[in-house]
Order: sequence, then structure tokens, then C-alpha cells
Amino acid sequence: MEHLEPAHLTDATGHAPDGTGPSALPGPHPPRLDPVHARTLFLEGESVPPTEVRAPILTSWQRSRFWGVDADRIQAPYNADFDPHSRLATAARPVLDRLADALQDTPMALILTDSKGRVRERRTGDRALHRHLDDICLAPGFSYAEEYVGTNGIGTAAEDGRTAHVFGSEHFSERLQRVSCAAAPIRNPVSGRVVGLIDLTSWQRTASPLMTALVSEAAADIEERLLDIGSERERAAFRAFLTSRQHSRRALVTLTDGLLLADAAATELLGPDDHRRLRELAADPSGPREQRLLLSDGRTVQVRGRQVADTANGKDPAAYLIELRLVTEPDETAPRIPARPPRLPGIAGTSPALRGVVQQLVRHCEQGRWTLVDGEVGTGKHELVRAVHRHVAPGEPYAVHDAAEVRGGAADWLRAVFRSLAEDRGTVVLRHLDMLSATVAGQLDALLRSTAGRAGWVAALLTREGPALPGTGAPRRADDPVHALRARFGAQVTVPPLRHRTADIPALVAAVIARQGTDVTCTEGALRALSRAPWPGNVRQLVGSLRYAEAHRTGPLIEESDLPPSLLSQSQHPLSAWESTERDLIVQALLDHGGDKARAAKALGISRATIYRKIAAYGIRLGPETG
Ligand SMILES: Nc1ncnc2c1ncn2[C@@H]1O[C@H](COP(=O)(O)OP(=O)(O)OP(=O)(O)O)[C@@H](O)[C@H]1O
Repeated sequence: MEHLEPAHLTDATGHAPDGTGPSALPGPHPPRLDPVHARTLFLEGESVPPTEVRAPILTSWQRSRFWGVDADRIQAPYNADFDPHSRLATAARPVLDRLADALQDTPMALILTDSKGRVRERRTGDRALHRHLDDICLAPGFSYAEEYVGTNGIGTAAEDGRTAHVFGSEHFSERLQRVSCAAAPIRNPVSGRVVGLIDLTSWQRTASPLMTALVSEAAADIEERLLDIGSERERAAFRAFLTSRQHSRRALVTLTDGLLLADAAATELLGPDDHRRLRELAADPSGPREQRLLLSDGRTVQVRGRQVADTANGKDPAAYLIELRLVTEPDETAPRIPARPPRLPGIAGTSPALRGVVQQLVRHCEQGRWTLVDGEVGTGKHELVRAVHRHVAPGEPYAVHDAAEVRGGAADWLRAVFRSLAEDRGTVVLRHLDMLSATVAGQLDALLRSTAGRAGWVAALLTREGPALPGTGAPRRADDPVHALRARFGAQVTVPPLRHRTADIPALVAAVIARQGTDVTCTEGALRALSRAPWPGNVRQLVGSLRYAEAHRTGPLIEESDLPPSLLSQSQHPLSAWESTERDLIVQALLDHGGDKARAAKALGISRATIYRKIAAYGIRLGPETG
């Protein structure tokens, strides 16, 4: 195969294969690309002339630096968990077989990864290349996402969502300078979502522009096969969607586990928050019923839903079909809502999701519309309601009745609620409605009914477990008291979990630290780790983590290593006391050894294989430094 340098990778018109690079053809030459020089300048923190490196590569180097990728080491995290019978694996297998056969006498490796760049399969007939790829962890189980390994074909294609080729010295990492790779994303043909990547890697000296064409073609072949073997569920959903569209004039949405199909009218009506609400309606064990739904932009729709049977599987429905009819345009006589929601004292964060919630709550409070506020544990439901009350009705009474405090004395609790409601002014907050027994919920329902016309605002807070999705059959309490009470509330607002509004994290961190009365800040590494954590306990967990970090910090700043070890791992199941101790020891050993797994394993007296297994099992993820 011809030996090529990146500067020679131009097409007949003299453009680089992605159309971005300068020409290398004779004529009035722009300067030649010199990625070796450009990379040296970049790593030394100098500015890089755009004539020396292709634009997508420079952007990817900048991303790699943002992620803190170590240019001298490969720190690809390992996760062996892979279903060999997944749709991607099944669709890709014959294509990989065919291509591997055709390439068997070439020094090339064919690689399949999942959507995140985790290597799932690798084929090569070249023993030297095989050994080298093992050395650089480009092997099954390891992630080649850009955030760990820096600029590389797989990670960069995943990041950009399009075919990428990265040659020798265009790689960010020193260890990847001897190879070249071209990768193409594989998309689900129905949803358009990237489900995997296919990559060809060769020695740098034997790279060919044909690699890009080959992977693009292979990706298209796999996509076609994905369509062929598309799950019966998606096809059933699609069929039902098309049939209903012919017969209904309403806006239409179809939901499956991983897919939301909406026609143009529904797309115009619904925002991301509304998608989540529709999923929750569909997850209702009794199925999506006919009801009214207040959309996040203040309009109301009549919702009518039905299940679409999965004829192949029969058990769970294949999908939910939801028809929407607009019943009211925004009320012009209603007080004008400011275009931007107010900034509420004590409420940190400016993400669109949080601002939407603030805007809705302020409006409901101003209009005295009784509101059900739900959201996962610790999302800040009460903090928000209190701040909204102070903003809208400062000086008015504010009474909180917490169902967690009912215990034996339901009568006293209900009497106190009644007294607050009867006061006929100010805000009454009913916290933790989910903790009421069905009997007390029934009594509360009667009480709320009798005071329905009261002035002021009533907000009921409901703490939910994680969201339930259609098809997952996630359990709901059969005696869910909120079902009985729902009719009392004219509006419902969902406070999104922290993982859905990570943009708020820096502001929350600053606010919580300021509230603690100290004058520290977080390092970039710590902030990155905080932004990546899954936060099952939401803002409350963030507050606790910062308190822990404050108590454990050894320097003037909060470092990643000051954060609670539990934050740096994500286990699939609740850990026993023994397991969490073991997990903390491993995290600590990794932190003590700069993320070097071999040295951490040695210090703990366990084998390298064991530490890899444990890291995967506990979902330990310390950021780019440790992989
Ligand atoms: N936007 C925010 N800005 C600052 N602090 C917040 C914010 N949201 C929540 N908090 C803090 O997070 C913690 C949990 O908030 P809160 O008690 O309001 O949660 P909740 O959703 O009502 O919880 P639960 O349903 O579990 O009772 C509190 O310490 C609160 O001060």
C-alpha cells in the first residue's frame, strides 16, 4: 500500500478528503500542513497557524486539552460488559466478516465500538499490529472516547457525529503517533441516533485515503441491516403512527423505550420538559388516559392515549400512541409573565430547565393555581416553592405541613393543615405527599375539596423515585395517594433531576460554598468530576459532597481527590458495607497513584486483572487522569 503523509491526502481537486485542508497540488501553493510542528506548538501552549493543521483536528486538540487528557499516556477506561447479541453486534457481524476477509493480507485492523467509543470487536490478521494495538489499549473493552484518549479516529468521529480520519501526528497522544485511523458513525436508521462506530486502523506509514471510503460504506451497510432487523416494536410503533396519522387530525406522538416520533403539529407544541411528562403519563400502570396537560409554555392540551400491542412479544406494549389537542391558547387577560423568569434569592442556577420551572411556579403562585410539584429526592422542590412564595407574596403567611411527620397522629396533622387552609391567605405547602397512607390521603382529599376556593396558593410536593419509562414496567405503588389527590391540583410542575441540568452545577457549587461561609473554590478537575457524577441524591447530595470536600481538603482549593469516593464511582446495584469499603479503598489507591492501575493494584496487594474487574464492577470513574 502507498505510504502517505497527511499533507498528501488530497482529492483530485486538491482538497483534503474532508474538504477542509489546503491543497497539495501544484499551482500557487498555500503552505503545506505540518501537523508534527503544529502539535508541538499546541502542546507547548503556543498558537497554531491554521495552515499547519486541519480545522477539525485543531478543534479536537482543544477539546482534548479541555478534558485534561494526558498526551504522554493512554488512559482508556475498561468495561468488559457487552451483549454479543445486541442489535448492533448482530447487524455488524456479516459486514465485519466480509471486510475482514477482504483485508486479511493488509496491515489493518477493523474495529467496532459502541456509541461511546468503547471497543467491542477487533479483527486483524497482522500480528505486529495486533501486539501494538494491545499495547495502546485499542482492544475490546477499552474506551477510545476523546475525553480519555484525546484526538483519534473513533473518539473524534463519535464527538463530531461524522466520519473522521486521524493520521499519525494528528493524534493528541504521543502513544498514537505510529497509527492512523478512519472511523464512521453508525446510526439507528429510524431515530438517527449514533449507536456505534466502525473504524479501520493501520500503521501510519501504510495509511490510505481509501480507509475513509471503506468505513463510510461499511457503516451504511450496517445501518441497512439494522433497518432489516429493526425490532418488531419499532416497526409496530411506526406502523401505528402512520395509520393514526391518516385517521386523526390531532397532533400525534408515539413513544417507545428509546424513541419519540412526533408529527409537525406535536413538535410545535412540545418542549423537552413536555416529552418527559408524556413519558410519565405513558408509564402510568393504567395506561395513558384521557386528561388535560399543562405544557411547559403555559398552553393546555387534551391528551388521549392508547397502547400499541407488541404482536411478536405480547407482554409489554410496543409503544404508546398519544394524541394532543390544544384547548386553550395562553390567556391574554392573565397577568403578563416577564419574558425572563425572575432570579430568586437562594436559588442558584440559570439552566433553561430550571428557569422554565421557576417561570411556571411564579405564574401559578401569582394566579393562586394549586400546584403539584414533583421531582426526585433532593431536587430542590421545597427550596423553589419557598423562594417563589417570598418573591410573589412577601409578608404573607407561609405554612409547611410535612407528611413525613404524620406518624401516629394523623388527626392532629390534618387539623393543622385545615387551620392553615382556612386562613384563606398566604401559601400552604404540603411536603412529601408520597408518604401518606391511602386512608390519610383520602381524608386530606376531602379537606382540600372543602377549602377549594381559598385565596392564596397551595403547593403539594411529591418525591419520586427515578422516572419510569414505557416498557420497563417500573413499579408504582398501587395505592399511590397522589392519584386520589391529583384532581385537586390545576397544575403540575416537575423539577428536573440535577443530571438533566448539569449547567447549574458551577453556580450551585459557588452558592453552596458561599453558604458554608468559606472562601474556597474548586479546581477545574473537581468541577469536571462534579459535572460528571450521576447525582442520584440531586442537589442535596451535592450539598453533602461539598461539605465532605470542605472537611477533607488539605490545601486552599477543593481538589478532585477531596471529593467523596462514592462520587467517583457508579455502581449498578446498592453496595453492601463491605463493598463500599472496598470501593473506597480502590478509589483512594488510584488517587494516591495518579490513576495508575498497576501501581494501585500492587499497593492493594491484588492483581491487575482484579483491579480492572473491580473498577468496572463499581463503575469507578475518576476523570481523565485515571480513566
Ligand atoms: N437551586 C438551588 N440553589 C441552592 N440550593 C438548592 C437549590 N435547590 C436545592 N438546594 C438545596 O438542596 C437541598 C435539598 O433541597 P430541598 O429540600 O428543597 O429538596 P426537595 O426536592 O424538597 O427534597 P425531598 O423531596 O427529598 O424532600 C437543600 O439543602 C437546598 O437548600
